[in-house]
Amino acid sequence: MPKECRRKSSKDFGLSGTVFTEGSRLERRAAGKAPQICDDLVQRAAQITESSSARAPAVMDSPRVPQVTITPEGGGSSREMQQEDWDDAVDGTLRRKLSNSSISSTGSSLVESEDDILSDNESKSKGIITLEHLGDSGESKPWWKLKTVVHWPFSATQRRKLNWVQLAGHKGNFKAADEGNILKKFSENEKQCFEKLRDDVLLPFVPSFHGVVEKDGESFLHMTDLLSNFDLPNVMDCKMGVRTYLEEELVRARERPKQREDLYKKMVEVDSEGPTPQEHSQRGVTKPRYMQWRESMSSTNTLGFRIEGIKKSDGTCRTDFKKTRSKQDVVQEFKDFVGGNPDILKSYLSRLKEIQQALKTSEFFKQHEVIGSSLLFIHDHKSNAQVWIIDFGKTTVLPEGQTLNHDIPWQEGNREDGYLWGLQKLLDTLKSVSNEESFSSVTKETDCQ
Ligand SMILES: Nc1ncnc2c1ncn2[C@@H]1O[C@H](COP(=O)(O)OP(=O)(O)OP(=O)(O)O)[C@@H](O)[C@H]1O
Ligand SMILES: O=P(O)(O)O[C@@H]1[C@H](O)[C@H](O)[C@@H](OP(=O)(O)O)[C@H](OP(=O)(O)O)[C@H]1O
Repeated sequence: MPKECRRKSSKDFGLSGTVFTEGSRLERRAAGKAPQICDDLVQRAAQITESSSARAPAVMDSPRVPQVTITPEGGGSSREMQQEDWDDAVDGTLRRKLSNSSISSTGSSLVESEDDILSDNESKSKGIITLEHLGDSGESKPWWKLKTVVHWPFSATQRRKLNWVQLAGHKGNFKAADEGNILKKFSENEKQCFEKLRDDVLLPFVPSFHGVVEKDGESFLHMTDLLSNFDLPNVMDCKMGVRTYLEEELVRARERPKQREDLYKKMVEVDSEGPTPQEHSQRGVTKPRYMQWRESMSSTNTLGFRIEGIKKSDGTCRTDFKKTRSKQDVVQEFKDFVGGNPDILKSYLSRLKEIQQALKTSEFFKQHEVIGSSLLFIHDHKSNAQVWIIDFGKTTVLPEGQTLNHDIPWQEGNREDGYLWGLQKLLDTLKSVSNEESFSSVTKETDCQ
């Protein structure tokens, strides 16, 4: 989600943190975007580093996800997810462990968020929606302009109301555009990503970007509607990575802790025992605390991706995957999604392998922390099947010269996102679906419409 749309700016906040395990990270961050708090960080980091045992570079096969304690005083400590937690995560007791652990989250955004005053239902848009055009006045004169090309003569006959599927993200973020395209609320960050992707090997896997358009002072990213060539598409959104929030969000939470009632309510809705007693009494949780809880409840921490939503060709739409965590459950959802069609599964597998290959050679990918990005799976009854990389609202460039592996554990400060690790798990999941004996005997999917 482009924060710039909803918040004043997330770019105004520098990367910082309290947990450092290597001097080089510390230097890098000290030289980074938040010089005003560097001295403090250096001191705190030194204390923490002294007291913590050295952490050897690890591979993602023994997953360790640091769980970060945020206190109103601005102090912080981290607790890494251990093998026993990992096992627990799989058998379902991680939530209890986390609740009992030192995680107390008490901080969030520095600035007031528009969403803070909206209920979940008001702020989220998940499912089948009708996309409206901007300022659809019926006049034939141009109603928007491309910043670079000046005027776009978008005639009334080209305007259409679009029945569309938005499986994640915030309400009102998308508008209908000309045939085959959509508009997404402007994010400087996402725009820059799209521009850089023009010269990258990932280009064939992201929606085509046609520039920025403006209307009444509001800007939008004009891009290809990935659903437009499909007939009654089945769509699945999988959010990638082992972490779904930016390191800077942790920093914000420490600097100006903000208890959010909307997030508390969302947590209670899924699990009344989710919040700690303190969180219950204040009826609020911080954003990172909520995001970490979401990650641990779903398959984000354990598989490096999670299902956000599924819309099927029969018109049904589900976004109730907050507790879909085990590989078995995820396999079942995929199995149901592809409807027993081996051709679709094969196409998905081959496209995912292409994406994996491209990611491994992509300069863009090396140089960016990819947070909150999704893979969008789309297929229809004609066995057309595609996978696309979407949502670069929280994909942030690293300092010059720094690169990421994307498949080693995250420790605060290293900015690793676990994207490639998750992608491998996603591939394994799909392979499991195709290997299941029952699957091969299922006949081709028949859509319900
Ligand atoms: N180019 C596209 N073509 C078709 N559908 C799209 C496209 N981009 C996004 N969507 C749909 O909109 C949903 C939300 O997209 P996206 O993740 O980009 O929005 P967001 O508001 O940034 O989300 P979040 O707040 O979760 O980061 C996706 O799940 C998908 O259903
Ligand atoms: O999926 P849920 O449970 O509804 O939770 C939301 C989801 O994690 C979004 O990714 C996040 O937006 P960002 O990715 O843009 O941070 C949003 O934060 P927000 O409420 O601050 O917008 C969360 O509320």
